[in-house]
Amino acid sequence: MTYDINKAVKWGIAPIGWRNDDIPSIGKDNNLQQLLSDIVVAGFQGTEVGGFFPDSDKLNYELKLRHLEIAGQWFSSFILRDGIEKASAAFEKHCQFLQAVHAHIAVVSEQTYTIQQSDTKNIFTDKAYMTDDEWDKLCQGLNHYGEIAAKYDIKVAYHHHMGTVVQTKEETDRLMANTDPQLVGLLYDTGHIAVSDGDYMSLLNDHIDRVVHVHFKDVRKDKEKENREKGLTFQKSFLNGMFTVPGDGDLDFKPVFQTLIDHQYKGWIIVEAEQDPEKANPLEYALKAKQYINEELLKH
Ligand SMILES: O=C1C[C@@H](O)[C@H](O)[C@@H](O)C1=O
Ligand SMILES: [Co+2]
Repeated sequence: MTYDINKAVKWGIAPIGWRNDDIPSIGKDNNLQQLLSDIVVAGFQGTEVGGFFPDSDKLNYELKLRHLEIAGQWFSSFILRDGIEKASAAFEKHCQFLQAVHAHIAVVSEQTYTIQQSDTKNIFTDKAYMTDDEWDKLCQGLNHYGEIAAKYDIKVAYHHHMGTVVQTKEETDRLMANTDPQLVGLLYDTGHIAVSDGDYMSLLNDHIDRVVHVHFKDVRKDKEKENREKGLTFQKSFLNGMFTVPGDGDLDFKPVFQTLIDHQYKGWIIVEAEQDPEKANPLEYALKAKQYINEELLKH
């Protein structure tokens, strides 16, 4: 069968430019209706679930009015802190909500030891590392998540993330090597791997067959450098403008997109650019992202 990009790839934008789950005070005046209508105006097909979203019935109602879909939702996993059984019970509830909103991707990030919400830790130097036993436990727990998710027609998309125990390419390689490809997929986030390792193509090239979900996050290199020199936290880094929408920063999305389509990627690509909505009008940036996608990625 020939690969039809317009059928294979769905484009979404995350609520994170409007409201940020890590800092609930910012953008608090942007409500669900406003967010979803902005997403339609900007020409996207869907979004991910934000922490301020309502129950599934209310959400489905608002989505249907606008012909929008939910791609998936972030899950803060605590396999190391809580053990596999307790963490899996919380994950199963998460899958039930995803099923109720017709979504097929669970974005999983192990949050035990994370410094991403810390007010003091330097995001560039202070992350934690796992012991060999913790690695085994995490991988075993993630495989179990994969079995649970499959019952709900959902895929586990593991999110490598700054400040967490799975941040670097080396750590993501180890996670991929020690989890079952049938049960655990990879969420490839351009911004997180670029800030972590600089090189953002190797992770994609090495694990393209595991990629089940994609976040397009651009990086302003001058801001990254400034934040690194100041030793800022994760939150201060993005409030200082480290991330932006694709096409507005310094990453080249053309080889990323080409690699995805060369491998016939099928699934969502979500624009995800946390910024301070007071400084970066969310609709303006959503429109900017879509224009870049249409003119620079889809036309070539
Ligand atoms: O996928 C993501 C979800 C957010 O909560 C997170 O902090 C952000 O950086 C991200 O990539
Ligand atoms: Co992301």
